[in-house]
Amino acid sequence: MNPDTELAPAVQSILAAARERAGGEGVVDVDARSLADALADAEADGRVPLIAEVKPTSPTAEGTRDDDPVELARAMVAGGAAAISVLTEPSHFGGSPEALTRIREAVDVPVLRKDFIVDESGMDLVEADLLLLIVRFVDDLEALVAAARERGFQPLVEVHDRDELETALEAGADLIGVNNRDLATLEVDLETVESVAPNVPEDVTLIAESGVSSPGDVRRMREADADALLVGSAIMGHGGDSDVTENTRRLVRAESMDAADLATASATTTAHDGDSQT
Ligand SMILES: O=P(O)(O)OC[C@@H](O)[C@@H](O)c1c[nH]c2ccccc12
Repeated sequence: MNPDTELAPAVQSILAAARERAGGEGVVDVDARSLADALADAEADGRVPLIAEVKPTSPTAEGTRDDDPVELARAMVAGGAAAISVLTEPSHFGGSPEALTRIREAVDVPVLRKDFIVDESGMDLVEADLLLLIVRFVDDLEALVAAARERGFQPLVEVHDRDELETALEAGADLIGVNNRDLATLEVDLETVESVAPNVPEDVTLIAESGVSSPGDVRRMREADADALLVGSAIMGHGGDSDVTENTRRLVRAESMDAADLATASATTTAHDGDSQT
């Protein structure tokens, strides 16, 4: 792993907290819902394959959304989300493993556990269909990918540049998330996906993560060859009470819109920016 000194202070604090947290007791055995099937169903249905994220807050959010996580997840599925991502990190994102369990019981789409897993025992805290592993934060990625699969999880391996992509591919990842947010600076740049995507092999599922806020951004990521998108803030609308179903639908329909719809949706996005954030 790269040294912590290169990371934004908020990220260092998140990692320190992750290393302190207790893992699970025993080893989980998950009967996972297939992400590949869920993405294919969305495509067949004319929806942009979108993983919508229940993220009550974040170090870069301007507020907290403290609605019931189950209601938020249901609203996202009603808006056409192919899968749900749930932050389980408690001290910086307002998440909890219990919220994930409740959500997974309430919806029938695959559920991704979003957390900062640093060792095997961290995986055993709660069952989920997918588990995030961040290349930058783990020492032995190959061992963690194998450990995740042994438990039945579909590991989603997060990278930010071509070197990390190489590491992920060497570790056998077949589900790769390219994070547009740089964890060293917390800055978002959609060019990240555009520059890494050409090196992702065809048989690997590529997920564009972070910073997608408008139907135009969705199209841009799809044009860069993203198989699916992971969107949190633009759907959650932190600090406000915008309609999560509508926020989801607007992005899921980005490829079926005509020019007039697109102009209206972009205007809505702009109006939105006042009380939301990225
Ligand atoms: O809220 P955004 O910009 O739509 O981003 C969602 C997701 O990509 C982001 O929450 C994320 C990507 N990788 C992470 C790792 C840990 C915590 C959070 C994340």
